[in-house]
Amino acid sequence: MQGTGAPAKMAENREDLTPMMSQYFELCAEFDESLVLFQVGDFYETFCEAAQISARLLEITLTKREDSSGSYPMSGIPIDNAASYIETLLDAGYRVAIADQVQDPSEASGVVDRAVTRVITPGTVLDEELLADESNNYLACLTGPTDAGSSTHAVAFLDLSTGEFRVTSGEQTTVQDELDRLDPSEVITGPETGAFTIAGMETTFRERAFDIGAAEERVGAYVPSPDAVLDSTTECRACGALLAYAEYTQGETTGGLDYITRITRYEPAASMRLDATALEGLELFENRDGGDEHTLLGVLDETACALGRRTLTHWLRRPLLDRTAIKRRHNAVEELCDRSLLRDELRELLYDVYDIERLITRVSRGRANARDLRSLKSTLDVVPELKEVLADAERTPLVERREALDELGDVRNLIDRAIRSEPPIEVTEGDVIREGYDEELDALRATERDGREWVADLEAHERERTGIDSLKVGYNEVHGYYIEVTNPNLDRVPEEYTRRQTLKNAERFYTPELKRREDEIIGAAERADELEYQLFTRIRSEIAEEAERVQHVASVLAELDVLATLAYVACERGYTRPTLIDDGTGIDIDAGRHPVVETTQPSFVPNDTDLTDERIAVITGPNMSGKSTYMRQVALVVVLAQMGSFVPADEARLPVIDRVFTRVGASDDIAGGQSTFMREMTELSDILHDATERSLVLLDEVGRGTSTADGRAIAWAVTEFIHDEIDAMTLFATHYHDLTAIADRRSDVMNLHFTVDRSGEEMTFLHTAVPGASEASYGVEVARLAGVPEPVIERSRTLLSEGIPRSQRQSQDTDTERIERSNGHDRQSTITETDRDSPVRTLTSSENGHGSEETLQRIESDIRELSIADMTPLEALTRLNDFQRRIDDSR
Ligand SMILES: Nc1ncnc2c1ncn2[C@@H]1O[C@H](COP(=O)(O)OP(=O)(O)OP(=O)(O)O)[C@@H](O)[C@H]1O
Repeated sequence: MQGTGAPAKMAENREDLTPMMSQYFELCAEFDESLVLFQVGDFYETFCEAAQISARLLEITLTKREDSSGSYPMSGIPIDNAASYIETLLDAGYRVAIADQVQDPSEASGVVDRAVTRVITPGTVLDEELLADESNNYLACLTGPTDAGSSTHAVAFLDLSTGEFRVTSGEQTTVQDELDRLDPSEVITGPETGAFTIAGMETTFRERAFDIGAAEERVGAYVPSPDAVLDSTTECRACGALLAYAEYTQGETTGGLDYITRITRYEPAASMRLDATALEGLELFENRDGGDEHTLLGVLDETACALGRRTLTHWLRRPLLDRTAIKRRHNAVEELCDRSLLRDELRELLYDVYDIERLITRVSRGRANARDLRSLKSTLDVVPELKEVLADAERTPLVERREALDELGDVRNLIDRAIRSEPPIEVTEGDVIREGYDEELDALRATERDGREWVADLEAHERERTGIDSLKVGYNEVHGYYIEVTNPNLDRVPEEYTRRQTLKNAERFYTPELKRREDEIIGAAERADELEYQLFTRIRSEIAEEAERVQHVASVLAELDVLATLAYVACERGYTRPTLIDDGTGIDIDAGRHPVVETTQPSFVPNDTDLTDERIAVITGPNMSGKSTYMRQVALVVVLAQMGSFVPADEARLPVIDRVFTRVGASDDIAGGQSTFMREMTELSDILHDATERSLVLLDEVGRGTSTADGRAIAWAVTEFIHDEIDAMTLFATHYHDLTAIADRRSDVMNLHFTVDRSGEEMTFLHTAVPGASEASYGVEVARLAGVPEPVIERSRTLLSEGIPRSQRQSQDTDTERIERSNGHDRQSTITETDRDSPVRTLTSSENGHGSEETLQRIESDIRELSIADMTPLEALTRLNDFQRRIDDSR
């Protein structure tokens, strides 16, 4: 995130700047991390570099401002539709400071006072137009250990639009997972947070914001006893720096964001761990193209209101580990599944619920208008109805939520008594406050009304008095009330008429009484508008005092929406209640389905999963046969069950899983500069270090990124290690068919394969998982289906049956080849040999004495200099080929 700083050109002319330019310069210098938008009347202006940047990015005209001190580039945007321009500046990586006029220009003696009222950044936007959608917009702040003895890191995060504020701490990897899970719009980092991976996130570096003393004071301004909530100084410092930044961007002082009413501390260990790779691999929130279609959230999101939508996301992000809590959610979903009338009534009412979390934030920030207050009222009206609908709910969670619902009768009555039912958007122009709410206002409005009635009667009265039938009484903005008499009748005009305006065919007059009435009407109307505004802001502040209660109602409504949604989805899609079984027992699913693929695949084939006896399944089958889908579906069933949902299966008996690991699909981490294989191995290493017997591990074609021999060796060793050392429930899809032999050697490993119907030339995928290993990989068949030319297919078939011709250069078997050609006999020992004998030695020894000694030495030294860890498999192969050629040439 960047700013433009104080304009250099103005710095040169500092002494000669006009007062307004001097003000601009000072604000730019003070908010040098931002691009300052400077209000001049109805426009936000920028000057010098900022003007050039704005003109280019926003495609607006670059003009210039000339005054006694010089000429400065200038560009401006209309305030009325500034939002889309600001969004473009944010997207381009600028932090935007809004310098508003904070004084009525008519009251200013010199230059109008201006102040930065807020700084807008991706993590701190509050404007409705700038918040991308209804989902949470998090600002996060990281801290690390400050003394050598500690390794505790913390992350605090805040959604400024709703006031949600949470904090947690732990080892760096745990905190990293939390950060990835949240996917914040902006992250505040500091000197101690270098270990985190924040590539791809908007960051704001703060050098000195992490002082513990300042943090304690600031956090204390929001929660009465921070020590009772927070676990460590590391957490407190994260919260303090986060609040400091939030206040800074909102133009507030310590404690000024009073709708932030609580900080929730949570233990990451209380929910299933899902790291960035798992979130990505399982496509919970984003599909592989980064879109939100065909994701688990997409399937589940049948919520009725924005409150529910955010909570659903939150639940999905954090599947629970606590059995009792999971069962409570299942109980509620079950009741709402069984009682469709109750569910439908509940959902119907929830459709009328506004986003009162964001609304109360606007109330608190003094940005809500009268319509917002009416929306709050109409949402609160739903509460008693909801309680009635839930009156005969039986299961604890629903009963508890019914009882937790505060009807907020006081707030509802206040709004109802005070605010008109259909108020205008503007709150300064009257028509906001109901009659009967305030005596003074009623008296003013009565005076105004009486005056207008008198004027309305005046026409008839004066016509009669003067006998001029065409006499008219009217009003215009410039001249006020008038009596209009056409030219032919002017001779009948009474004496006390005073001329006000001459038109072509008529004259306009006023009388002393009309003037008096006019002053009275206008005076009363102006005072009434002012008074209405005062009353409105007072009411708004009174409601702001109740922010915490409103937030509480919002959270209960949100949970009810999620529970009703989960029940609705369960009924619509035929999900069943999972049974939680003891830890240590394996996953057992009858006729499980992939919740997302089944919505796009009309004839989805359900499959069983039984990891109760054998906890590791090696899954083979042709490409496209359904291996990945099957593995993911098991993980998604587990995630759904632990978030409180029913699951897409005929029956599911599930232990509580502590973590789902995925190593699914080899995608190059180009941005991170890692080769596919390196990334694959890093992820694998995490799995092998961190998985427990309560984890579910999905491995999809591990080893694909390297040579076949290495890949097989790694796959075999990994399977053994998981079996012998970890005992995690594991699904391992592979194209290495000989891996299936491991089932003969390890009791807890079984084989599954996906079947294909091959009648004649046609190949049909049955998508059915059956016990045992598949016979062939059908890779050539899939190549044919994909349109690979027939000669290539034919040649492949021949090579498959006759074997690949061996290189004439290779006079003796290398260990590598032995593995590739061995048919599953004693693979383990062969692999161990490979590990011992380096190919370098094989090459040099086999050619010793034949080639030029000098060339071989050079080749050897070249090989030694290779940085293998930095090479892609393709580079390695190319280099190997090159070495072979050089050895050949040297003969
Ligand atoms: N159980 C199923 N019922 C119906 N269609 C399915 C089923 N499983 C998978 N499919 C369909 O088959 C396609 C391929 O599935 P998937 O990607 O799981 O195959 P795969 O065996 O993992 O392939 P590869 O080895 O090439 O990665 C999916 O996109 C889906 O449309």
